[in-house]
Amino acid sequence: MYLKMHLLSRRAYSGLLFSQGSMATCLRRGKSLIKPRLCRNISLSCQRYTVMTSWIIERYGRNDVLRFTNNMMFPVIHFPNEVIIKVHAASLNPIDVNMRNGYGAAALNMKRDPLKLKSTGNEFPLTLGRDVSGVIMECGLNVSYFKPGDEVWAAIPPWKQGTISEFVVASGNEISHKPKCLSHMEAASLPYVGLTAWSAMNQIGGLNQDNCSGKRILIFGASGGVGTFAIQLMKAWGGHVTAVCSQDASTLVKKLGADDVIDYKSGDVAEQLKMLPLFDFILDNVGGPTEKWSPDFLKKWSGATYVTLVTPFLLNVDRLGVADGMLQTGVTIGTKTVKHLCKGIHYRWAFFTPSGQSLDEIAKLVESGKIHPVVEQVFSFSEVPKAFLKLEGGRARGKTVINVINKK
Ligand SMILES: NC(=O)C1=CN([C@@H]2O[C@H](COP(=O)(O)OP(=O)(O)OC[C@H]3O[C@@H](n4cnc5c(N)ncnc54)[C@H](OP(=O)(O)O)[C@@H]3O)[C@@H](O)[C@H]2O)C=CC1
Repeated sequence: MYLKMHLLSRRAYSGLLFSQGSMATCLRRGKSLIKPRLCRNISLSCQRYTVMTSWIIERYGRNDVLRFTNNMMFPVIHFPNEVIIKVHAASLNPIDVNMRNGYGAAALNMKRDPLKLKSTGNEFPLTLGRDVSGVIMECGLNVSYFKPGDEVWAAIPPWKQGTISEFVVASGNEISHKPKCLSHMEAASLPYVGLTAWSAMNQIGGLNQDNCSGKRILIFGASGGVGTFAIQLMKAWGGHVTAVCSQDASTLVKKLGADDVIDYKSGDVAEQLKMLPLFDFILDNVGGPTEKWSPDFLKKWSGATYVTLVTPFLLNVDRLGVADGMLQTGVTIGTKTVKHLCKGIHYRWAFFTPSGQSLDEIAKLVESGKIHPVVEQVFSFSEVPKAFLKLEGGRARGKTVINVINKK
């Protein structure tokens, strides 16, 4: 009813015929037809806060750079399409460990607030953590699709302040209503890996629920955060999934729906794959040597696609600077694409893409029981450094979650 009223009033205002979906998108993105005001008063719910608790870094390095503070500045809504979320749970991804080490700093600084960078001379203090499940405290003036008190989930892009914090700011187009069937701890395990798999398989790979039935999908790194989500997504869309993982993860990936499992530690994976028919799609969450030989297991000249998540883009910019790094990246992707095209297959890179709309689609799959969260371990807020160490140790079996609401 709430949404419908808004839709009707906005429709009448614009005089244009929008579909419900596109209108909802429009509202999400803050493309309001009503003249936007750029700032708003903070409501009573947020008024009592000036500082908050957070885990921050003030320099890059190993785990001892992580610092707990009670004095992090309370976040402010800068744009009318933003919301402030009270974080109940966050989760960690390999990018958090990498960012702690300084990975991607040059490229990410290009996207960070130039005024803040200028005033402090650097990007610190930085809060890590990309996933959030929590409750909206405050909405910018152009946010009509959400209201204070809504339970939402999101993955915040890495150039913004992260979620291992009491509160976080997100754009309206980055958030989505949390599936009611999930607790905050469960919900926080899905957005970043879900949106990454969605970007790789749907937006880049072109797979969807209408064309996936019977397609043969090969997933490397199937036991990790992205892999456990990707298996379930492909099964939900009717694909046939071959999962490559360690032997001890075999039960987990089978339970998630994998049809065939290949243990990469017990012998040559290529030899094992030769026993199986060729594939229509490969999702490579491992990279390195796998990229060299695995595309040979795709069907030729049939639109089959290899998509990797392990790309040198941010490293190139860190190493070579913005201009040369981007040039080098362009040359690399161009050369590889052409080389593979000559062999009759598509070669692509994929990146995490923040999107509330895609999260809405993922929420539907969760609500219908087709996708389940895979939470390996939950750490309390005081145990954040331990959680980072766990992630650094590798061997993920799903996701590492931080209980932010319980400050013990
Ligand atoms: N481009 C982008 O925007 C994004 C890139 N990524 C990248 O994608 C990769 C996967 O991310 P994520 O799933 O979150 O990472 P995780 O750490 O959650 O999972 C990685 C998994 O791969 C397994 N693994 C390691 N080596 C191999 C191998 N040779 N063959 C098969 N499985 C292997 C690990 O288990 P075990 O070692 O026990 O086998 C682990 O389960 C990471 O490199 C990450 O940086 C992720 C998100 C976004």
